[in-house]
Amino acid sequence: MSQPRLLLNVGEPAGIGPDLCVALAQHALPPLVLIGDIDCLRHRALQLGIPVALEPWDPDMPWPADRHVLAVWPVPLARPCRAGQLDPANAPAVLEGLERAVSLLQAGLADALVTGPVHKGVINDAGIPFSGHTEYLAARCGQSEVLMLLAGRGLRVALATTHLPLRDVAAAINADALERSLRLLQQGLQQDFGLAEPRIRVTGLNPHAGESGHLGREEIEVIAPVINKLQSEGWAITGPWPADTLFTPRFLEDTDAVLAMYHDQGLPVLKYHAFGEAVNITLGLPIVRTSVDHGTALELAGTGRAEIHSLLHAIQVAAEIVRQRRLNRTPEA
Ligand SMILES: NC(=O)C1=CN([C@@H]2O[C@H](COP(=O)(O)OP(=O)(O)OC[C@H]3O[C@@H](n4cnc5c(N)ncnc54)[C@H](O)[C@@H]3O)[C@@H](O)[C@H]2O)C=CC1
Ligand SMILES: NCC(=O)COP(=O)(O)O
Repeated sequence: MSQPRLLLNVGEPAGIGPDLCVALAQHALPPLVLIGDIDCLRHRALQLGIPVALEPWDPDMPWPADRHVLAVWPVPLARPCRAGQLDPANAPAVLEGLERAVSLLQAGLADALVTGPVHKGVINDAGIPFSGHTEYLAARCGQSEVLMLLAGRGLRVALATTHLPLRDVAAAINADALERSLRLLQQGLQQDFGLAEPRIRVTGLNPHAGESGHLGREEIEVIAPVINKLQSEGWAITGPWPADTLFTPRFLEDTDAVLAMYHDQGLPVLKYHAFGEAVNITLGLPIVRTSVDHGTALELAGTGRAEIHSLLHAIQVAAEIVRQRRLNRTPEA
């Protein structure tokens, strides 16, 4: 089976994305293609004292084969980048990198996209509405529903809602959306992680999962009926559990994935458990996309103190998912 062809969008140029990308040269990885500004990458490598050969690549060339050279599909920045200093003028280039990656994946000329961190605020400051890769890629791929899943050190946490102000979360939790999220989770765990009958636990929305309706009724009116329906289809799914109970070792030891209701219900636990080693995976896209578990860490850019493990895992998981999907497609003998 041929090596998965991976694209890596460098992300926000003022952040640690370029630092981590040039540091990849020091790791034994299958050849991949970086998408970003080649001068920015060269400058950051010099700043960090990392000896790396960076060579321009474009889709008319053969897939790179030399793991000692980093191939870069150049997307020039509008203005020279300085580590740690955001510049809205450079935001369009970050999205241009994503755009090119998706086009190449859709044309079947690459197998997976790994994304470096972007700075959501500076993209918005540039006048471009953007709440996250997850929503951007869903829209770009014409998917109305996708699911954010973060996985690290044996814990997998998916989110029923993603980048939403807290005041809007309760209204966004409805039975149809929840059922679709759970079906994406089940399908992703089966197809991409090879778990035939994944054991899923679902959190409640309110403290103590609503305390029998005294602290909110979403559990009774929305979440439990969806879980009951899926149980009746034979799923290994339980809930709604109080989130502070569910995220304890005894409950997690027989759980393959948790569906949390919102970003800061699920991700602080995941990050406390595995920050720096976890991977963000978008389920429900027609393309494979993984990402780091961290943001742009502007204060670390150009210092040499950015940890690379999450990016290495994101690359590894992307390659594993590509292989798993190829196996799924292989007809049985
Ligand atoms: N996948 C993505 O594109 C993501 C982007 N972001 C964006 O990043 C920006 C900054 O977000 P923050 O909340 O400050 O989170 P952050 O992850 O950038 O930083 C949080 C803390 O972790 C440290 N840190 C982060 N990555 C590290 C690494 N690789 N090695 C060592 N230390 C590291 C930082 O120095 C900081 O102390 C925001 O605009 C946010 O939207 C945040 C998460 C994911
Ligand atoms: N906290 C994770 C996160 O916000 C990542 O978002 P996305 O850019 O992958 O959609």
